[in-house]
Amino acid sequence: MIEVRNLTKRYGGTVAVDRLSFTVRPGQVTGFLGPNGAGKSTTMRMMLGLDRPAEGRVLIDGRPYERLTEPLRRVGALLEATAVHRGRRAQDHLRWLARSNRIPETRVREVLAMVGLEGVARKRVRGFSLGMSQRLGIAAALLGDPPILLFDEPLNGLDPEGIVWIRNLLKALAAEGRTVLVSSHLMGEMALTAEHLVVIGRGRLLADTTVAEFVTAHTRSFVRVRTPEPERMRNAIAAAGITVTQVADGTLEADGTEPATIGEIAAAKGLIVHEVAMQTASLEEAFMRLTGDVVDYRAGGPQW
Ligand SMILES: Nc1ncnc2c1ncn2[C@@H]1O[C@H](COP(=O)(O)OP(=O)(O)OP(=O)(O)O)[C@@H](O)[C@H]1O
Repeated sequence: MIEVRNLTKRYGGTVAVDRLSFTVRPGQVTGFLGPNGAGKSTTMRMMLGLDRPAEGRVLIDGRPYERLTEPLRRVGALLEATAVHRGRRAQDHLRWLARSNRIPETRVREVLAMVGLEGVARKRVRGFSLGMSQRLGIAAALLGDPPILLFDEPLNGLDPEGIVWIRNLLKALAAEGRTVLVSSHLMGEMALTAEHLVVIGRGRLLADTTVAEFVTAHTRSFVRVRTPEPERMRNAIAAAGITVTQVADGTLEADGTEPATIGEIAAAKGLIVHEVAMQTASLEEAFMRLTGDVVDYRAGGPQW
């Protein structure tokens, strides 16, 4: 478990993290979301004792990171995938990390195999692609078999196969009962991977909820009905006390109901239906709606 309590960090006049409090629980993947510059990386660095908070604190299973003995066995982290000595061989980098935390050397081979890098174990990191560096960073995070894992943008540079691999890996780690916190801007992936979300904007907490509740709370979902008899259908749905609007010729939108209810209303009135479908919004739409006011960096010029 990771407990963030009243965490604040300032860089000169910039408040990067602003009285932030939330708890990351084990057994599920928690997505850590926020627009560019929201304070995600800064928060993760403070979790790992790499940055000192101005106020507040982070507890890792009840203790500050600095007080953990053999911290790689408690928390594994992927922060900057490229933060590895470029001249080192992949396996030497991991051996060095393992030694510092009394992790047996056999584990190095294991984690290299887990991330698919066993074939390049003796290659120098300098020649690695971004995706390979990312995999090496993940191997380092897994080295101590830790119960808590932090991943900052782990999908950067990964090909589609790598993205699916990460998705399954994160879910598997959480299913084993680990605490998994992952930041990403790829909302489609987060929707598939995370169960819980912590969303921040300008350093402040905007949401701490399940993915499903987050999408429901910040978007509209409705039943779309296509029929050659829109007038009669609309009257029938409205008569059942359901709010319904006609959006185009033959297309209606009914709020706060389900396709089965609409189907039953249509059948009772003998109305023809061409389509009855639940329309739910995406995590991306919910995220954009919630964070629209706290985006610091937005492209100018024409809207693409
Ligand atoms: N070392 C630093 N010195 C000065 N300002 C910093 C430093 N690190 C971060 N900041 C500032 O703190 C704020 C939060 O940055 P941070 O990198 O934590 O955001 P983020 O949510 O991780 O962003 P992104 O999604 O773009 O990676 C930003 O305004 C950033 O400019």
